[in-house]
This record gives sequence, C-alpha cells and structure tokens, in this order.
Amino acid sequence: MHVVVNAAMSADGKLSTREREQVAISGPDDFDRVDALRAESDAVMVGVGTVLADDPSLTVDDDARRERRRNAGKPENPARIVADSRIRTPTDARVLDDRAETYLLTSEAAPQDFVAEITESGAEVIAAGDQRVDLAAALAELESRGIDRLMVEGGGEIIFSLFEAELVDELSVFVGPTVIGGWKAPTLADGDGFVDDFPELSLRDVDGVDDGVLIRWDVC
Ligand SMILES: NC(=O)C1=CN([C@@H]2O[C@H](COP(=O)(O)OP(=O)(O)OC[C@H]3O[C@@H](n4cnc5c(N)ncnc54)[C@H](OP(=O)(O)O)[C@@H]3O)[C@@H](O)[C@H]2O)C=CC1
Ligand SMILES: Nc1nc(O)c(N)c(N[C@@H]2O[C@H](COP(=O)(O)O)[C@@H](O)[C@H]2O)n1
Repeated sequence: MHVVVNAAMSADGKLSTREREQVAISGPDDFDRVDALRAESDAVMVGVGTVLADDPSLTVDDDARRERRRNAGKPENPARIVADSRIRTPTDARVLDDRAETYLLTSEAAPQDFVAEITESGAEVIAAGDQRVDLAAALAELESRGIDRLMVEGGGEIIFSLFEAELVDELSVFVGPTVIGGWKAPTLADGDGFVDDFPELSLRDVDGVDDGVLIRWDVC
C-alpha cells in the first residue's frame, strides 16, 4: 500500500485554531489539487477528531474527475476511512452518507451496541487493536480489500501515529499565507511527539501555489 499524507498548515504550522474549528488555509488551486489527489486514491482517511471537528464529506467535487473514475470501472468516489477506536463518529456524520463506501477502523474496546448502530448507518467496521486502532494491522486488512493507494487528510494525531508506525510513504504540505497561533492549536503531527529516531524526509519538489507554498517529500 502507498500512503500519502496531505495537509494544509498556516505559516506557523497550525492545522486549525485552538478551538479546533476548521480553517480554509488552502486557496482555490490547492483545493483543486487536493480534489485531484482524492480522485487518484482508492481511499481517503481521517481520524475521528477530524470527523467531530469538521464533519467532512471526503468525496471528489469535480464532476469530470468522478466520471473518469466511473469510466475506469471504479466507484465514483474513493472509499472513506475513519480511525475511531470507540466509535465516536455520529450516525448523521457526512462520511456515512451513501456517496461512497465507508470503513470505520475500531478497536476491541468499541461497545458492541455502537458497532451494530454504525453498521446499520452504512459503515463497515474493521476491528484492529485492543484499546486503540492498531494502524499497521488495519491498513494490512484494507490492503487485502483492494486499497492500494491511501490518502490521509489528517488530523495531527493520526498523522503522528502513522509516522510513528512507519506507515507513511509521502508527505504533501501546503503552507498557507496566514498565522493561526495558539499553544493548543493542532499541528501537522501531534500525539506524544518524537524525542529521537525522527522520521527522515527527502525533498521531492517545492511549488508556489495560491499565495502559499506546496512542499512534497518522500519518506526515507
Ligand atoms: N488543515 C488541514 O489540512 C486539516 C486540519 N484538520 C484539523 O485538525 C483537527 C483535528 O485533529 P486531531 O484532533 O488531531 O484529530 P485526528 O483526526 O487526528 O483524530 C484523532 C483521533 O483519532 C483516533 N485514533 C484512533 N486510532 C488512533 C491511533 N492509532 N493514533 C491516533 N489517533 C487514533 C483517536 O480517537 P479515539 O481514541 O477515540 O479512537 C484520536 O483522538 C481539527 O481542528 C481539524 O479542523 C484536520 C485535517 C486536515
Ligand atoms: N487541503 C486542505 N486545506 C485546508 O485548508 C483544509 N482546511 C483542509 N481540511 C481537510 O479537508 C477536509 C474537508 O473535506 P470536505 O471538503 O468536507 O470533503 C477536512 O476535514 C480536513 O481533513 N484540507
């Protein structure tokens, strides 16, 4: 499986505000690039923190891109994946609508009645891990279901865990022309953070996009 992490951060490295409210950091060209990246992916993944904060749809906006996927014999939208150990995803979340297939990665700690309820709402549950999602096991299970190209759209906690588990192949970051600030505002990689054995990145390219910069790295 090839895993691409994509996110937009402010010039000071924040993904959103201290109130965890969604901020449009990308401009139109970057949002269009993200839409193209979604269309090229078999699945788009977020952590449940992002579902609770943003209620994203994670679908492809552009009609022509969806049509190209259909013509290639694919579903018109990539699958959606939420890492959600105890099933905090609300049953009316947009990721559960019928525009795409949705997988919830859960743990053995997820209450069985929540599993039944979320399955009824249209999601397929993949349990991996005791208390928290075991990302390596969950991604291996997704790969066995035909997901070869995975795009991860955040947030900071799930991105950190994917780096910690050495599951990331590529990192794309749009650095936007704004400053958000705040000790508690989410950053690109939160969680416990590294104190050594930092992931090493190899610069692939840098482009000016909108009024910001798109930086793409390969993970060594
Ligand atoms: N600018 C941008 O590009 C983006 C910005 N954002 C912003 O980021 C914020 C959300 O980020 P954040 O709160 O970090 O949320 P995340 O989306 O990273 O979700 C974190 C949650 O995922 C669940 N999870 C399940 N398994 C794991 C695991 N193995 N490792 C880590 N987490 C796991 C945890 O909840 P549990 O233990 O219950 O399973 C955890 O609290 C919002 O403010 C949103 O607006 C989000 C995406 C992109
Ligand atoms: N690429 C990018 N730029 C920004 O400025 C952003 N705020 C985000 N956020 C991510 O996009 C998701 C919203 O998706 P939908 O448009 O609702 O499908 C959001 O949840 C973040 O993952 N991304």
